[in-house]
Amino acid sequence: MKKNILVIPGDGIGPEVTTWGKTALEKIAEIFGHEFTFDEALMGHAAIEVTGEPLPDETLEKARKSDAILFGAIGHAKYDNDPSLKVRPEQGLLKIRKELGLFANLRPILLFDELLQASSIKPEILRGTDILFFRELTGDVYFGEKTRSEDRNTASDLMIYHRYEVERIAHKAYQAAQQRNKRLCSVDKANVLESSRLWRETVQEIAKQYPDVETEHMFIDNAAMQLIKNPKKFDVVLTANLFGDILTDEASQIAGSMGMLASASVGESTGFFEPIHGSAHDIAGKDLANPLASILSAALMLEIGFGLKEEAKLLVDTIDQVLKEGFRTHDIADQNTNRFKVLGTAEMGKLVIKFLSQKLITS
Ligand SMILES: NC(=O)c1ccc[n+]([C@@H]2O[C@H](COP(=O)([O-])OP(=O)(O)OC[C@H]3O[C@@H](n4cnc5c(N)ncnc54)[C@H](O)[C@@H]3O)[C@@H](O)[C@H]2O)c1
Ligand SMILES: CC(C)[C@H](C(=O)O)[C@@H](O)C(=O)O
Ligand SMILES: [Mg+2]
Repeated sequence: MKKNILVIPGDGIGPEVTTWGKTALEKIAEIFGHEFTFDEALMGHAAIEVTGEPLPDETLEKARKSDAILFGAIGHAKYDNDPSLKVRPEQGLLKIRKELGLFANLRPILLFDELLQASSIKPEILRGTDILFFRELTGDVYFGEKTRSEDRNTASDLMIYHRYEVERIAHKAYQAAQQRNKRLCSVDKANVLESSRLWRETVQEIAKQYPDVETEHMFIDNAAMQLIKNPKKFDVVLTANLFGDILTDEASQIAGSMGMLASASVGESTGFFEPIHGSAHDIAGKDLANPLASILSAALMLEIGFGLKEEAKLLVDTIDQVLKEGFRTHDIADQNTNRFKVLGTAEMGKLVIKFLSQKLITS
């Protein structure tokens, strides 16, 4: 299979981890005889420094022409510490999602048995958890009108949804639920918010077209609690942009770390694959970042973007093997024991590639 992949490393730990997602794709191409070609582009702070824009036109053009995008992360402490700055790295990410029509962000909570101990939640609560989040990605308070009064003392962000935006992601989530355990939990705040009442009313309508799927509606505050109390109760979770952003960072603790969760953003055109984590200023440049979320993002690209299930499974199985053999990055190692071989970002990346190469020899 021939594919043209755009790599956008971004800022902070973005480049450190994305290099391993890309190398994993190169190795998969070698093993299975695919022809993947790569191009690279700037976004976020890295792009602002060079062009003054968080999403240069050239990046958007390259993105539109590619078959898939592997993204790292954007963000820089400079902007986080100065809210008055008008041009911000995050604007690049939001714009590319909107421009490419990436309205559905799939965030699987993939729980490796080996990492049951890495979570702060008890293993018996976690074991068997398998959740797929559908986070709406191009609407909500993220894209509604923003205002600031002249005296700067009042600000607002409009939380807005149109019925069609809820319908299209609801269909995707129901179709996924039909292929899984046939349970869908829609999370909103319909007891307070009008946009959530539209959300719930629309999901109730769509649910009638999927009678084989059991639907539950839950308020966001309760969902945040249930996710920790009994994560196994969830199968597909369908939710709005802001709620999905927050719930999935919370859910990363089910999988053991932010460094373990990948995502696929899909919709109208080219798929966009990225870890759920950010540029992590606290560990950037220290060889401490976990590259597995980027490699798992590459696996999602293979599976969801290109329909290459066997190739995706090989990546996931290889990560499983690495973990079974006791290798860990700092974020998933239990610091109180010496049971694990703790590796830096590059060592972990190289090890996954080495294990993949051994598959090449034995295949
Ligand atoms: N998709 C994105 O590009 C994205 C997502 C979230 C945050 N951000 C941006 O990133 C910057 C930092 O934000 P934040 O600190 O709130 O969130 P973050 O996700 O960058 O980091 C949160 C915590 O998780 C840890 N962590 C994250 N990824 C890790 C990895 N791969 N391995 C090990 N530990 C990891 C970090 O060290 C930190 O303690 C901000 O500028 C923010 O806007 C970008
Ligand atoms: C950086 C930010 C704009 C982004 C979001 O809120 O969507 C991030 O937190 C994410 O989860 O991808
Ligand atoms: Mg987030």
